[in-house]
Amino acid sequence: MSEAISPGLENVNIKYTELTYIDGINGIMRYRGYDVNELAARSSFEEVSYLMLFGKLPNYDQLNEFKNHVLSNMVLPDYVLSTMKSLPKKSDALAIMQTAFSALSSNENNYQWNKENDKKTSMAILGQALSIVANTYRIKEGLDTVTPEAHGSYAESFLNACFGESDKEKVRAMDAALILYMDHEIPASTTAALVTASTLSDMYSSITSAITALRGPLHGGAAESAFKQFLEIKTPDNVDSWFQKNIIEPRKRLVGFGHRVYRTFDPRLKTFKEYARSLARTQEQKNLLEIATKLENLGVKNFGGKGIYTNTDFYSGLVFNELGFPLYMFTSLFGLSRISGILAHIIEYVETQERLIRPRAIYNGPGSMEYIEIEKR
Ligand SMILES: CC(=O)SCCNC(=O)CCNC(=O)[C@H](O)C(C)(C)COP(=O)(O)OP(=O)(O)OC[C@H]1O[C@@H](n2cnc3c(N)ncnc32)[C@H](O)[C@@H]1OP(=O)(O)O
Ligand SMILES: O=C([O-])CC(=O)C(=O)O
Repeated sequence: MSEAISPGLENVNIKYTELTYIDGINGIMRYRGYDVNELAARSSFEEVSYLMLFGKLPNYDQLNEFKNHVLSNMVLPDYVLSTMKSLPKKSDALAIMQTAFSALSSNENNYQWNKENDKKTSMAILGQALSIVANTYRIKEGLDTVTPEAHGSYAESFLNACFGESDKEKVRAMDAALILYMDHEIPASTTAALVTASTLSDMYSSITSAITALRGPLHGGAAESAFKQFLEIKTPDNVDSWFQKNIIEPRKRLVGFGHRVYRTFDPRLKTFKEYARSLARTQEQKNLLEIATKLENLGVKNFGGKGIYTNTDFYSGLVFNELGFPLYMFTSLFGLSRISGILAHIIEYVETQERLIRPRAIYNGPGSMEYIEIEKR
């Protein structure tokens, strides 16, 4: 009898965590005990990042000190900006982000993991990430690169660095999106970072690993693919026929549906849906929202019985679009949000239970083979 493997590492636990709790049956998700939608409604990205990195919500002094440190780190070295700019204009936005982090890792020789260094480096990475993602947008749009200025909040500084301005409701929505996507226990991207950190490599390399894994359409790239479905459908009247022809008949997957952990609606949807509705200002945005709502109902009707429900990426793209971002930026926005969570996980892992992550594979190839010289093959 063959030994058991766990394809996709399903149900394999590789760490303890005090960070994110997910109840996939009842659709509950909390950061250090706080409901994620309540945090998205009442808190800010910097407060929740502090919570994840340092264990509790900050008071005013702690928050201001943290925010000042983070936002004072938005200056990117010239070689990073010029590396980003040197990539072909049509480069994938996430590839630009991963290249920028990889370039920053060139400064890290023999990184020493300890509380002091980890704290300092995390705050630097959060500031640099803002600048990297904002400048990715600017480079792709053919705009000059900038050193972002510190405005009221992380979200506001980011939107201003991209667009030169922002309104209050959009800042609030950006903040909520950054919080909702901040962490999700250990999905593929965070696991990739953990594997790298478990070798005691540096934080920048760990973040680079995570970003490369985030890119795929089964994970972070799904918001973009979900939105493309809405664009392809064009009008709400086409939803039924599109669904039949593109999903049911070819037995294809509906993007923005299904999840490794949830067997019900992804709890983060609640806030994303609210913003998708309140920010839909143009006819085009309202049309896309109507398409999404109709498609979601069909998806639930057809797949809900199998425990396949809407995931957060189904609606987040609508919000990103309403904030003014082009499709190609969606995965990078997810990546920007996720940095704090990844940092918190790798620090938690290295500080509390460091062990090299090295699973096994069960060999099922041929037995001992006799070598054949090339002329005789
Ligand atoms: C933020 C995020 O990363 S959320 C995830 C975003 N990704 C997507 O939306 C892409 C579409 N979804 C999927 O491909 C999957 O649901 C994943 C990759 C997210 C999770 O996949 P897994 O846990 O590995 O589930 P798996 O691939 O084994 O599928 C189990 C069953 O559900 C079906 N299924 C899973 N997702 C979908 C879907 N979106 N549409 C239709 N059927 C689906 C599979 O066909 C399979 O059916 P079967 O048992 O009859 O063969
Ligand atoms: O948990 C997962 O596998 C994917 C996900 O929803 C996330 O990373 O936010």
